[in-house]
Amino acid sequence: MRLLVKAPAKINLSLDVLHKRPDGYHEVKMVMTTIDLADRIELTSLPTEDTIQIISQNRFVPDDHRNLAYQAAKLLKETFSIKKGVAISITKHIPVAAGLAGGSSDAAATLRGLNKLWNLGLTLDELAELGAQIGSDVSFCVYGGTAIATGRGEKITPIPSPPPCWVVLAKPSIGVSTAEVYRNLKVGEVAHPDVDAMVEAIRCQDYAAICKLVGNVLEEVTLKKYPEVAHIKEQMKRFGADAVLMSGSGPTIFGLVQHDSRMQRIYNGLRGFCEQVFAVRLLGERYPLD
Ligand SMILES: C[C@@](CO)(OP(=O)(O)O)[C@H](O)COP(=O)(O)OP(=O)(O)OC[C@H]1O[C@@H](n2ccc(N)nc2=O)[C@H](O)[C@@H]1O
Ligand SMILES: Nc1ncnc2c1ncn2[C@@H]1O[C@H](COP(=O)(O)OP(=O)(O)O)[C@@H](O)[C@H]1O
Repeated sequence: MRLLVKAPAKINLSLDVLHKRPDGYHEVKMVMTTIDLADRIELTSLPTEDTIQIISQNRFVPDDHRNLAYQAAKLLKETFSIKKGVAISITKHIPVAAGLAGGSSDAAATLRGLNKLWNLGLTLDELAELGAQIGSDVSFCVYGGTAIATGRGEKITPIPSPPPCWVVLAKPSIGVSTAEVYRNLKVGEVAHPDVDAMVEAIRCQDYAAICKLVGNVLEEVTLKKYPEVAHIKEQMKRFGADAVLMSGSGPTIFGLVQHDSRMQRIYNGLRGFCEQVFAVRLLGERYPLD
């Protein structure tokens, strides 16, 4: 049997870090939303019970136990004593190590897909709880849509989606380490975004307020280390985006814009000097169980 699952990227509209925890993680408060830029995951049942095979043409994607989709399959196999194997073919569209949760979304899509392929009958809440064992962003990716994420990112409260708009993304050709960005953050010395006000603006469908309130406490850390990221941010502003922010730990910069012609101008302008540029829509509500 074979199953196709979509694994969409996320952006952080607001990302605050409250403090460092005794377990080494940081307590966060974020607003995350999925966008229409997605990897495609194809799951094929294998008769050989101990095999988890990863297939990907992307040279940056590990094809062994380091792959988060592999870890998702292994977790389900071990937790539920599954005596079947699976081939996981990953067609990457989300740039790797970009702050867009590509690997986490592949893992979440694998959890959702294998739940169906192996008839496990798990709820999204149960899949999200399992996902948290793989990575902090996996729980959100299990649900998709728009949500407040707290704890180390794994506690998810759904909220309505923001009003429709374009999201233009530009990823400079560097990869950043999430762990290093968190390590270099000085929580007491940076400007903190107002996450509650962002949630309120989304509930009110107030696009202008959303644009004013975007903020990411990790941005300063990455921009300081990589001036090319700061340059892309400046250019995106100059080309006329309504709001411009770095996603997650970076280095991807996204711009929000409502008018088609302005989106096209920003996209064309950035393509002049940045290799990976995308213009996609915000996705709507959470998706149902695949
Ligand atoms: C920054 C964010 C924002 O959405 O996204 P990305 O930039 O990765 O997309 C996330 O917090 C990233 O989540 P994720 O990439 O799943 O992180 P994990 O694999 O759990 O952790 C990687 C490392 O980041 C640090 N980490 C992560 C989450 C957290 N709340 N505090 C931390 O200090 C830890 O050092 C950890 O070892
Ligand atoms: N399925 C996957 N797709 C992409 N990267 C993966 C995957 N599984 C593991 N990784 C590893 O995870 C790291 C972070 O990748 P990714 O999830 O794309 O970034 P981010 O956490 O910044 O959103 C990569 O350097 C890569 O080696």
